[in-house]
Amino acid sequence: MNGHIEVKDLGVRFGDVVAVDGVSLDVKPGEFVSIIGPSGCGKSTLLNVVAGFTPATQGETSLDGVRITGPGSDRGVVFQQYSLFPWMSVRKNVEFGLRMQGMGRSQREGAARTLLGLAGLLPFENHYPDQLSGGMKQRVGIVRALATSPQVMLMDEPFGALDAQTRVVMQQILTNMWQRMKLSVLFITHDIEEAIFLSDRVFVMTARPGRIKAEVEIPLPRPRTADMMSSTAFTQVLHKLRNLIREESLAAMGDELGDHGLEGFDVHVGEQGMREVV
Ligand SMILES: Nc1ncnc2c1ncn2[C@@H]1O[C@H](COP(=O)(O)OP(=O)(O)OP(=O)(O)O)[C@@H](O)[C@H]1O
Repeated sequence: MNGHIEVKDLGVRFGDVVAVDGVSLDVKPGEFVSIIGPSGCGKSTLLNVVAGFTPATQGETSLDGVRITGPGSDRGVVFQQYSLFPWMSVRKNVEFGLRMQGMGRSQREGAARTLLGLAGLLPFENHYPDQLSGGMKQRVGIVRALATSPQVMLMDEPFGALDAQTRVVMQQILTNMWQRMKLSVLFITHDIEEAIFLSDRVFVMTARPGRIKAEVEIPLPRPRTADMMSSTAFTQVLHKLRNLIREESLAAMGDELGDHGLEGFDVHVGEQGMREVV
C-alpha cells in the first residue's frame, strides 16, 4: 500500500516571517492524520508544501520516498473554498482531472458516476455548482479530488464554511470514502472534535513559528460512530487537546494582551509539567 508522507525538519520562511520551523511528522499509508493549532501557526503552509504549491526553505518532504518538488496527481487537494468550475456540470467537474490524464469519454463518465454515487450525488450529476448547497459543493470538490485515484488527500479546513449539521454528515461521508478507498489523509481543522472523530493521530502545532507541540493517538475503534463522541475515551482526549490548544492560543495572543489578558484564567502546572489554563 502506498501513500507514505514524510516531513523532516521542515522550515518555511516568507521574508522575515518564519511560518514553519523544524517540523517533522509522517502519515503512514492508509492513515488519517489531523493537524490542529492556533490561527497563523503555519498549518496551511505545511499542507501547501506537501501539496507542492509552496517551496520549503529547509528540510525535506517526500511521498513514498520520492522528494516532493511540485504538485502531482498522486495528491488530491481540497480547500475550504469550493474551487469548482462554475461553467461545468457536477459530472464534468469530476471528470476534469481524468480528461487531463487522457482517459476516454465513456470510461471517465463511468468513473465519475461511480464516485458521485458513493457520495450520494448521482441525482445531481447534471446540475451546475450554483444550483447546489455549500455541503453539496464541498462533496463534489472531494469527489473531484478523489477521481484521479490519488494515494493521498490533503484537506485544508474543508468543512470550515459549513453549518454544524452538514459538517457532521460530511465527516461521516469522508470517513466512509476514506475507508473504502484506503487513502492517506492529512487534514487541517480548527475543530478539535472533528479532528478526534476523524483521525488516527492528531498533531498539535505551537503558535508561530509553527513547531510540533504534541502528537496524540486517538484511542477510538473503527468504524467511528456519532455515539462515540460521548464516550469517556473521547472526552478524555478532547480535554487533553483543548488544554494544549488553549495554551498555544494564549501564547499566540500573549504579546498583544499582556498579563492583563490572562485575568479570569486559572493557570496552573498540570501532569507532566504541562501548563494548563482553566
Ligand atoms: N504567501 C505568504 N507570504 C507571506 N506570509 C505568509 C504567506 N503565507 C503565509 N504567510 C504567513 O505565515 C504564517 C502562517 O500562515 P498559515 O496560513 O500557514 O497559518 P495557519 O495556521 O494555516 O492559519 P489559519 O489557521 O488562520 O488558517 C502567518 O503569519 C502568515 O501570515
